Amino acid sequence: MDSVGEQCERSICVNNPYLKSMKEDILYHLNLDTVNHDLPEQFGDVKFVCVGGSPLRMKSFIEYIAKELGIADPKGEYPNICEGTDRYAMYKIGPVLSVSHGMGVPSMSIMLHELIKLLYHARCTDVTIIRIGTSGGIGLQPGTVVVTRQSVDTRFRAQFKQMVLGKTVVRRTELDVELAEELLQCGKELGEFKTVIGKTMCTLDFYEGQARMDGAFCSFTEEEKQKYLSEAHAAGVCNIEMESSVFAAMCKLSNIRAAVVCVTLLDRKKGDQMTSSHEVLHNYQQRPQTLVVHHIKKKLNAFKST
Ligand SMILES: O=P(O)(O)O[C@@H]1C[C@H](O)[C@@H](CO)O1
Ligand SMILES: O=c1cc[nH]c(=O)[nH]1
Repeated sequence: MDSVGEQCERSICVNNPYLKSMKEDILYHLNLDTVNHDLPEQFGDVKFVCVGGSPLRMKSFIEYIAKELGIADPKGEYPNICEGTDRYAMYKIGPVLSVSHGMGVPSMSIMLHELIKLLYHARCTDVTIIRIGTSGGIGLQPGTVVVTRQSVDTRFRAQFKQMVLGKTVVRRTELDVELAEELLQCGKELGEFKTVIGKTMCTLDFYEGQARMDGAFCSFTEEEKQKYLSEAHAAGVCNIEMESSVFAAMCKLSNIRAAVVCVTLLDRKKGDQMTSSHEVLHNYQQRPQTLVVHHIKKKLNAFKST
């Protein structure tokens, strides 16, 4: 399953010389550690990690994929592995792990530090991580699924800026091209909804940061908003969300194949508020899950037949 070397396994890279000398590693926000948990035993078989903002979405995702893979728990029980903390929720079935990350870059970043260390301690190899989320589209029919080629900042640059010791460290935010194309192909095969590939803009805020005029504050005009969204569109931005940049940067640093698949809940050129019904929004939210489950099934079947 390695896209680089033919037979060689792709392992998780942590670039921290201090980790090896730690007697115990406490993954505080996941309520897991290396002394009281046998991480290789519990997680060593993980090949796919799906992440999304909401704990409920990630629970229903594990129920859905368990059913689709034919390995559903007869009692329908999927315990939250991170029980004991309400920061994140985590579920596992076979080779699939489902983890919530909350909203925004800091929340995603904390979860990813601990998840990457978890996969490293568990000695996982050939892992694929996919974010299944929601977003605002630009010039797309609501309900369109966007597979991200590149996450860009609010000035449309493929970079993520991390402050370290008060200095800015710039990290790249391209995603795995091959995986993105495979996911696009899955969308075509399903033929249930429109799937496109493009750039995703990652912001630090849902309101003014995404050129919304319906927050508690608004410091620009409708004309300025439309001009900015048109510039984003012209730069190849298909959708806007709040986690893809740090997700892309951290997965790249740890050598993990990664993708971002987000449905658009509305066309931001046409409005700011979520006016669709709960049923419609729920249906839209299901689409990245449908796409990703199709992909995982294909990969696991290909695996079996080799
Ligand atoms: O994964 P989700 O649907 O939470 O992602 C987007 C970006 C923000 O976290 C949130 C804003 O509504 O939705
Ligand atoms: O407009 C939207 C919708 C979902 N998530 C976002 O970040 N923005």
